[in-house]
Amino acid sequence: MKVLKFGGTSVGSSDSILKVKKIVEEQKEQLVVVVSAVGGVTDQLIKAANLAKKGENICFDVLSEVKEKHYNIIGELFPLDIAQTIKFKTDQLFDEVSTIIKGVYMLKEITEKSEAIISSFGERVSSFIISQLFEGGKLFESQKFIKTDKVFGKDTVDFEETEKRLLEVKDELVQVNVFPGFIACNKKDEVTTLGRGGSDYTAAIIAATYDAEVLEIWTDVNGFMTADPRIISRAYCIDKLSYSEAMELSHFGAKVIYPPTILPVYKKSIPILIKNTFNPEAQGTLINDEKEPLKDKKIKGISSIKDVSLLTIQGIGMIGVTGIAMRLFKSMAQENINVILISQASSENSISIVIESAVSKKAVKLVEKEFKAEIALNQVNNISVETDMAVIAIVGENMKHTTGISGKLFNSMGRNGVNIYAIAQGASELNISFVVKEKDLKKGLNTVHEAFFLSHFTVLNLFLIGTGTVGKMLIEKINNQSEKLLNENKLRLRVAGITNSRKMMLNPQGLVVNGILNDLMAEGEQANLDVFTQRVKDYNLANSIVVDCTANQAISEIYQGLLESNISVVTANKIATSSGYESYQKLKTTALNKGVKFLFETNVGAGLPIIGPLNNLVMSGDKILKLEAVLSGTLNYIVNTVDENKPLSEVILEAKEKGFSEPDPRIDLSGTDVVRKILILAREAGYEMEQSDIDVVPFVPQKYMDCASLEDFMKEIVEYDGAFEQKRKELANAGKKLRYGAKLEGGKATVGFIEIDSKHPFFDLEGSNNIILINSEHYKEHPMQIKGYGAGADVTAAGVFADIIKVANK
Ligand SMILES: NC(=O)C1=CN([C@@H]2O[C@H](COP(=O)(O)OP(=O)(O)OC[C@H]3O[C@@H](n4cnc5c(N)ncnc54)[C@H](OP(=O)(O)O)[C@@H]3O)[C@@H](O)[C@H]2O)C=CC1
Ligand SMILES: N[C@@H](CC=O)C(=O)O
Repeated sequence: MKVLKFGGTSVGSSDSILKVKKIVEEQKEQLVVVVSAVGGVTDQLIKAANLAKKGENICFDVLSEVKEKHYNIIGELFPLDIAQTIKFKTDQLFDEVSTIIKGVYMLKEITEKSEAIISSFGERVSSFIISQLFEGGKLFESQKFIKTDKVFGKDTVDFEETEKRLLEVKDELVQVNVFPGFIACNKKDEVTTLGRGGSDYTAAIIAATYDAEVLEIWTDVNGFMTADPRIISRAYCIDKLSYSEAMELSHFGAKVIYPPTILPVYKKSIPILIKNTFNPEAQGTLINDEKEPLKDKKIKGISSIKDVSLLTIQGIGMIGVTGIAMRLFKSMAQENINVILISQASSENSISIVIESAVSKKAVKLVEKEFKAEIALNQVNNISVETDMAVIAIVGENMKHTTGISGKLFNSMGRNGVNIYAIAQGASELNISFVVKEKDLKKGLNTVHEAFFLSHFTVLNLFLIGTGTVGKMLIEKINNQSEKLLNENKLRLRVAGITNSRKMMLNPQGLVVNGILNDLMAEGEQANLDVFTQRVKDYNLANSIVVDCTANQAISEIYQGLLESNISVVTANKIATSSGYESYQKLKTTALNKGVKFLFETNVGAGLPIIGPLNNLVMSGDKILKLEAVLSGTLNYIVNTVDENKPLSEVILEAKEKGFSEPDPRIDLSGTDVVRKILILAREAGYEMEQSDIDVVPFVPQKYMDCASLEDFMKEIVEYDGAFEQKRKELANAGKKLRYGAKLEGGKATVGFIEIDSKHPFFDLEGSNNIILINSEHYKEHPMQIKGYGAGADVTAAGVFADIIKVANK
């Protein structure tokens, strides 16, 4: 035999009831079908009862709505003649409840008995209607079999009597036997109810009594999910759980079953199968007591509860005093306040409990009252309550005796800036629960889910600033590489925001990358850096990365706040790293302390790996003695391209068009770009330096730099074409070349021209290439040499892309 229970949504309309019919008719085994009331009906009945109690005659309208709802369902399910007969019988049931509601209305008073009759009425009607669907089906009135007794003022199932009565009719069972859920009767044969999760309970009691092979709970979800799918879009259905795991997950918010109701089947080891009425093909979740191999998933699911508060009682006078915890919990119990989580450090200096926020004020008053004497004596000095909190719990039997689970859990929280207020783990090691701010719940859940369920798959949430030469190429790379990254590196790049100086567009669910620039300009809102930054922070997404592909000062000023909010920064913009040493150092320290990344490899040499190898040398204990380099793609392109037919002014424009120069090429031609680069390298090599410490000879005379605009500059610089060509020719005649170099030696940096002959390692440096020679303690005689393309949209975007990927390497 199988017991199938269908919940309110499964019997919520004629369409869904037809699905139930199909599911039932497809079964070969003998069945007990337990049904809830039609979705929403129990609430309506309780509403009608409450209105009647207040003497409000709209209670009868509410009852009429309920009747109408059932009439519609009957009309849609059955042919006219049969429908008439069913309606007639249903009318009799409605007359019964209508009489009771009238009585309540007249007396403006409701008894426990009438309340039970009214609230369980929905199951009586739904079970009657559904029993008529099956040929030869039989309706059993649960109240005749499920017996309750008052235990401490609460209707509690009398298992002995219930079992006896159910077994008495076992031989009368047919193929399809319908029982209303939730409803029961006491010793005086007065109607009672089984409380929350009542229909599950009815089904579990019947399954246990008849030793059913399985209890199937048919609901509107595919089963237990790894996390709440409304919060974690990538949550998936768990195929197997142990009873304890299912109970833990349910306890912590997964509303698939109500834990106490499964006890009868748990005791008899009857498996429970959670199935979806609206997607019966889905495998569902099987709950039984089979142990899963230890190597299998340690964590089965993540649950969460929100709208809770953290109450903490603290005082030196609590240390070593017995009875403090007992008094705290007693004070909560007195007012039926449910304690969701308890945490106490071994110092005994404080105890924290989590309770529903709705009762937090009351709870504080109760604790203050209980510890009045201790407060007066300063033995208890603080009773605090943190509201807007949430509890996250990870659940899994195989966590037991497995090291590293909590390490991984809390490490992932820390890296994403999720502060943990309290932790609880029972000795059963089945559940680790911790308290976070409710605003961090989504991020926390995402982070845990990623860490334990999708560790083969990391999502990086990107916020792109700048859609110019480099930014545009980066978007192209993201678009082209995404699939490969997902398949080969298990990395998903999600662009959650994009802005340039004109428009911005954000969506925490991710934007469509293909055509994103057109969408930005067509549908984006007006750009506003403050709003953009605030939204990035407010979304609070795990693995958030802001990528700066601008040359803008204001953007560089948002990095500190972002890093402080646990958001990584990847930047091609050199302003932050080459501004004041203190702020540069602060950015790096903040990133380190917050466990996020601040990466700027493209600041020197574009796509060439220079900062990374330099860092590696320094970290390995090497000392950088000397750096000699050509660090400007633009200026190297100019010295390599200018000749008698191609004047300087023309080549400057060409370098800009080729994407080598800064947005304003004067930054290159003044030497500033190279100054910034050698400064960054000097700092990364361990020297505390400022831009003003660097001697610089500009690439073109200073007077041109003083032009009011770039346009003026381009006009004026033409007059310098001749002198520049003259110098180049003289050097060429002497077998020499001009390079614009940078040098760091003995803590002193210089930037300017160097004239070199063919023996010099920079002599053959072609096009826009860069070169750097690193002399260190380990590379003394033969310097480390890094050489290659030093500018250009493609290589720079590739460098930025590589930095983004590095963020995933934790
Ligand atoms: N080219 C290269 O070889 C290399 C470049 N870099 C660096 O890359 C950075 C970008 O260079 P490049 O792509 O050539 O520059 P572009 O001038 O082509 O693009 C700059 C982008 O920044 C946007 N922008 C400017 N101000 C703001 C603001 N306040 N808010 C939002 N967006 C803003 C611009 O918006 P809008 O489109 O509206 O104007 C534009 O999209 C520079 O810092 C450069 O030094 C680093 C290494 C090599
Ligand atoms: N303008 C720079 C680009 C990279 O930083 C250069 O020309 O090297």
